[in-house]
Amino acid sequence: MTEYVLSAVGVKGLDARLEAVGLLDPAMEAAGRAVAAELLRRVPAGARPLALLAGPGANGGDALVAARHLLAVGQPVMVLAAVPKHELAQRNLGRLRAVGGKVEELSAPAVTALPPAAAWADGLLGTGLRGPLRGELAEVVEALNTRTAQAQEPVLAIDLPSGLEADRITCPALWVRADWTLALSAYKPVHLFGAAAAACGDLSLDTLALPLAWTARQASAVRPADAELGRVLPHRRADAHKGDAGRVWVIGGSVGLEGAPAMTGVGALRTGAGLVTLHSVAEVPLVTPELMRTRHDSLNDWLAHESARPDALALGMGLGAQAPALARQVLAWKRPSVLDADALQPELSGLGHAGVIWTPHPGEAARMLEVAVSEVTADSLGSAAALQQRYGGVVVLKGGPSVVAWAGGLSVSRGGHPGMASAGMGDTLAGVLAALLAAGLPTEQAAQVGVRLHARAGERAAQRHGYGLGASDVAAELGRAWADLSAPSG
Ligand SMILES: NC(=O)C1=CN([C@@H]2O[C@H](COP(=O)(O)OP(=O)(O)OC[C@H]3O[C@@H](n4cnc5c(N)ncnc54)[C@H](OP(=O)(O)O)[C@@H]3O)[C@@H](O)[C@H]2O)[C@@H](O)CC1
Ligand SMILES: Nc1ncnc2c1ncn2[C@@H]1O[C@H](COP(=O)(O)OP(=O)(O)O)[C@@H](O)[C@H]1O
Repeated sequence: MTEYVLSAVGVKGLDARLEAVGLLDPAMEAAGRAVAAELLRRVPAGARPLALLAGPGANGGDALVAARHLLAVGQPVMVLAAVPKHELAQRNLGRLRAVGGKVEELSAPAVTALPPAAAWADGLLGTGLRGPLRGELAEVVEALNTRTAQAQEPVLAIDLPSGLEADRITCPALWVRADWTLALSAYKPVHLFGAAAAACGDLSLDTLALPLAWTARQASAVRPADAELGRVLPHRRADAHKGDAGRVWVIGGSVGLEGAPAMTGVGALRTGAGLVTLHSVAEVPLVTPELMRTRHDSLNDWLAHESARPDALALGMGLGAQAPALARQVLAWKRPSVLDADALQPELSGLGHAGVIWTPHPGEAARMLEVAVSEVTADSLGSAAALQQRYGGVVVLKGGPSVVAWAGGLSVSRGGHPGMASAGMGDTLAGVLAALLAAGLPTEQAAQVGVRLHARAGERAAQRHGYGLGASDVAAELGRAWADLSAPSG
């Protein structure tokens, strides 16, 4: 199923719509039930009670609903709650008391004094938090962190760890040290990017059975499922010949950077390209005999006089300073193209056409947008959208996770592995994307499925190589990754 990414504003919009039709109460009920189920799933049944903390807003309301559902199945609970400010939190405090739930006043000393707990649920603050934690809630969080660290009691964050902000990917001075997070209705940027994503611990999602179209309308990005992506992968007829399978040109390499285009070529071959030719001024190593290599004295002269055209090309990997001028020439061909590495330059702004995929990592994206790298990473979604608007075509802003931007929207990739942070990984991706373009996939589909294929191959290769993962190891897994997407297990 497609998952969505909501900003704090998107959550508010969704809440307003639910409230208008009387569905906010059922949504909170679904949230609390999901929290209870998550706790029961993660914590082995035992004699110790579960401790739940409820803040003043709807996040606290979720904790109060969860406590009621836990009591209903005979699980003992200890509940500390702030005075509710949200009407539904107030109502659910009443409902909890009505079924015999005991609730004590929330304070830092109360957190410290509570008897041993099997686990804690943090319902102090969710998407409504603004700025650093203040007042009594700051003291409560400090007491909780100290106690749970000392007693080794695990913590489940409801929606997001209190103290983190939904749209921010950095961690402030103080936040709840969560072991697990249950995201509600949709992911927020905090769950997916940067240090904040790591601070969420082991992440799961419950969509609260909300109308998917409503969530989609408020979403800033989609997170497609493997099954959806697998459906767009090209199928080859039984009588296909190599010309049908796509001719890819790889234009890159220079003295000292001869390996980059070779890795792109292997990426294209392993993604099914029928004929892959490497064009370079350098002596590109023959990493596999299936690759064809043509050495040129001047790529500029060659391109100026070349009348043949590939089905798709990838340009820029290890190419050096001449890359933007060469990119201008191939952009004028209006052929499906992947522009990577040295071709990712501000002077090409506005030149992208519908068949182009730009593939910057955050450093290259910063150069293209003429901002600091930290500005790019602070807002991957916004940066990818800005790049797309400025450069045209489709943008893959690479990272863990990567973001794909096209004229109509944004998509966040799943999976991958930190071992993929190694040289040559992006070169391989450029080849994957070029092969999918050469097979005739529409640009935005090629970008989304190609990024996921590469990430899936990385996951597989990491099982064997861990952090010692190399780009060639990933390329070797592309075939099995393709099979995984074509027949996903879940
Ligand atoms: N559609 C969905 O996804 C659904 C989401 N649901 C749930 O709703 C949650 C969002 O609830 P929410 O909007 O009531 O906000 P919430 O996080 O409880 O905080 C509000 C309180 O925080 C306070 N406060 C703010 N900043 C502070 C600070 N720095 N330091 C200290 N206090 C601070 C603020 O105080 P005030 O500024 O008003 O004085 C106010 O009292 C969401 O995360 C999910 O769990 C489900 O129930 C239903 C469907
Ligand atoms: N931590 C990570 N998790 C998942 N994927 C990652 C991670 N780090 C890097 N990658 C992926 O590896 C590739 C690295 O690309 P890039 O930085 O251009 O490498 P290079 O320039 O060395 O070829 C990208 O596709 C990126 O999405």
